[in-house]
Amino acid sequence: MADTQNASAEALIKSEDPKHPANLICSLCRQFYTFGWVTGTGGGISIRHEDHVFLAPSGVEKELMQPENIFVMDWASKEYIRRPLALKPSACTPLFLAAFTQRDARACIHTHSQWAVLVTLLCETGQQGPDPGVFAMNKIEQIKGISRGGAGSMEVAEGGRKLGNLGYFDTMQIPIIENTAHEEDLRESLEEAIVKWPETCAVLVKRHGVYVWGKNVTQAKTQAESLDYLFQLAVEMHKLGLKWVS
Ligand SMILES: CSCCC(=O)C(=O)COP(=O)(O)O
Ligand SMILES: [Zn+2]
Repeated sequence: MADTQNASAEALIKSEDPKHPANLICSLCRQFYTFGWVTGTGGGISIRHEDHVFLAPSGVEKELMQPENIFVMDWASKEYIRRPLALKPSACTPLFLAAFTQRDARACIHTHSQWAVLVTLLCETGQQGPDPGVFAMNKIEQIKGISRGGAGSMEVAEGGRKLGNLGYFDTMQIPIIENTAHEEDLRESLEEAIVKWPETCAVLVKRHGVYVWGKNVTQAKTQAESLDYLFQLAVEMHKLGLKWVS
C-alpha cells in the first residue's frame, strides 16, 4: 500500500481506547521521554497485536507522535498495510521483529537511557567482571522484576529449564553487543545474542542503549523500568567501589 488513503488501513489506528496499540505507543513514548529514554528522536517501542505490528516512524520526536503517524505491518507477510506519507518506519524495526519472532514477544522497547550506556562503558573496563560482553548482577531485590526466558510465561520450559522471574540469589545476566553505524545493522548480533542467552529478556548495545521485550506491553515496560533502576544502581555502586555480583 503506497499511502494512507485506504479507509480500512485508517481504521487500524483509530480508536477511543487508550490501550489500543496506536494510542499506547504515543502515550508511552511521552512517558519514556520524561525518563530520558527517547531523547532526541532515539529509542521507541513497537507492539505486536493480533495479526499486526505497530511501529513508530524514524527520526521523529517520539514524544510528539500521534496515532496518524503510526505504521502498521501485517505480521504474516511482513508487508506494510498502513504507511504514513513522507515518513519512514523506525530503523529499529528489524530488531523489534527479532524479539517478536525469536521470543514470541508482543512488545519491545528500545531506550537510549544514559544508565544503560554507562553500564556498557563500565563493563568495557573489565573492573566489574572478567567478561566485558555481559552485565551481571545479583542480591538486589529489583532483580525479581526480571523474567527468565524473556517473553515465556510457562513456569518450566522444554528440557526442564526453570522459567518465571529471577530470584534474589539468581545472577541476572544481560548480554552486550557492539554498536554499528546504522541501527538496522544490529540485527544479526542481536539475533545471535538472543540465541546464545536463552534466559535474557534484554540486550544492551555498547555506547548506545538497550532493547527489552516482554510477553505483553506491561511486562516489557516493567522490565525496562526494573533494568533502568538496576543500571543506575550499578553506576552508583561502581562510584562507591562496590561490586555488582557477590
Ligand atoms: C539520535 S537517534 C539515532 C538512531 C537510533 O539509535 C534510534 O534508536 C532511533 O531510530 P528511529 O529510526 O526509530 O528514529
Ligand atoms: Zn537506538
